Amino acid sequence: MGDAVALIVEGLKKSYGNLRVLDGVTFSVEKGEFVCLIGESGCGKTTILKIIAGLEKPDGGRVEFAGGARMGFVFQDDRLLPWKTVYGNILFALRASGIEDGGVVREIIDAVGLRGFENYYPKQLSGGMRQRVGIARALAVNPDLLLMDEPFASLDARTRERMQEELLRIVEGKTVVFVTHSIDEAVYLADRVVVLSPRPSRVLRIVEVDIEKPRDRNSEEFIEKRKEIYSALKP
Ligand SMILES: Nc1ncnc2c1ncn2[C@@H]1O[C@H](COP(=O)(O)OP(=O)(O)OP(=O)(O)O)[C@@H](O)[C@H]1O
Repeated sequence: MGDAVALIVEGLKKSYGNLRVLDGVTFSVEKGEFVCLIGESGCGKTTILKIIAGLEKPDGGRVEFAGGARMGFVFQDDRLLPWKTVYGNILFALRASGIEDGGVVREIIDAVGLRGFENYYPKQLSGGMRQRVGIARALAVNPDLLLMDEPFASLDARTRERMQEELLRIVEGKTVVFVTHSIDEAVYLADRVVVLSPRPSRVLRIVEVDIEKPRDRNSEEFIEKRKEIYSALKP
């Protein structure tokens, strides 16, 4: 594995009973790279993330990490502890990795723009704010790899765009694998987009998004890239 490579996913196969989900999925991620996985609902995107995270075992293929393999996971639903405050939820995640430092919690709260909301409970927060806590919690372990499973799927369009902008700022320089079925979201966020076929899924194409960030969704190059991914999804 070269120095620049953070993660190799090779020939993943997975079935649930008779349902073939992954049919030899191969891609790699470089250190500091933001990679989006895109494919239609049910094609196995979450399954790929779970296998990378070690939460599921593949039937075939392998996953290899360079150096550290500390992972942060951000889920589609926020999965916060309802009886803990913003501060408490993040401290809880930190403790799980052996760190007990209120200063670190406050730094992370600042990074995700939640200063002033430390003592709020999840039910007192908007959907976007809850997802920020989810991101903060994942960052608390200082992950080498951040795995994100459609974290903004339930947000309204404008909040979603704002969270995408902020996410890029928050995770700058980190290695990220981000699952989405929004072409627009993938083109906005990704350095490279892994386009998956319908189930049983394999990689149809890997599209490089060589547009400088922050990106203008109305620019010609952005619209071109969207078309390219759209046609890759519908071969
Ligand atoms: N534990 C499980 N047992 C049985 N079937 C499962 C299990 N987990 C996932 N599946 C099936 O595997 C397929 C792929 O699921 P997965 O959640 O990975 O898809 P996805 O691409 O993430 O979908 P979506 O975009 O809708 O979230 C689906 O048909 C799902 O029903």
